Amino acid sequence: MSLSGAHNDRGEVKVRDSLDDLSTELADYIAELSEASVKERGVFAIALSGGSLVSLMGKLCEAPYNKTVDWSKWYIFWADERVVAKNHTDSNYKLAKDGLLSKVPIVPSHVHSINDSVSAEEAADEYEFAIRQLVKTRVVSVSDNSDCPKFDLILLGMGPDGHVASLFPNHSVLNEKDEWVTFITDSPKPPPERITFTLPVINSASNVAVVVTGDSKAEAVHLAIDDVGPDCPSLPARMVQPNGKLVWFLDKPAASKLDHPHQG
Ligand SMILES: O=C(O)[C@H](O)[C@@H](O)[C@H](O)[C@H](O)COP(=O)(O)O
Repeated sequence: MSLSGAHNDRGEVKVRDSLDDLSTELADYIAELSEASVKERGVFAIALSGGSLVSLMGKLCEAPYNKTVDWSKWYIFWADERVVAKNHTDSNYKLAKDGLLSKVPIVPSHVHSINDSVSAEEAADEYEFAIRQLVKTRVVSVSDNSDCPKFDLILLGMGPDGHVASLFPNHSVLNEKDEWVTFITDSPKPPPERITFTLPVINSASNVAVVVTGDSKAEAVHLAIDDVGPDCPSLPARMVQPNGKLVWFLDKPAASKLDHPHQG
């Protein structure tokens, strides 16, 4: 079921009763996008976030997905990453490696993580350079109406404050229009130093999925999705308005404050 907000289409909203059902729905969605992208351009360029997202992707490591997905065509990126050692418990790379990349036959050289031995600013610059190289080789497509990279899928979580990736409310990086990858050193969510995709990159994706669970996010989900009028706070999640398709994957608690009951 698609929901149209007053300002623009806020995407398709899928609500599932249990985390198990939500994980199955998410696995089906990702597997279908992977198949379509591999068929269309021979690769699937996917960007991950941190937090609970990877655990909610766990079904992909099980039958039938672990056998039906063409993992050799996957190229892995991060929509944001903490500037810590890759073996640190705070690392989104470690989270994905432990929860997904070590369980399915991803080609190691297709995994593009940050350089964890430099400053946040250098890590952001190097990451952007690496993505620029992969746009040249068409591993990552280019946007139809800018030189921005067009990822096949960007998977986002969302915080209770409406942040996505490492784009936090009222932070100056929300205004970054030229860089593809930027950095922060004052994250309100620890650890403080992170790199992050900027909004132009997120919004040039072919597909964006925001995966949100728990009643602590219900107010932010309402403010991000519903038509809350002109005084709506500028939530980063509401600034996710991709040229491609936007889908919200919610459990019942996270959807509990939405204006419209959803079973789509
Ligand atoms: O590196 C990060 O911290 C994440 O990318 C961040 O954007 C996360 O997705 C949200 O904070 C939601 O996290 P939870 O799903 O764990 O609440």
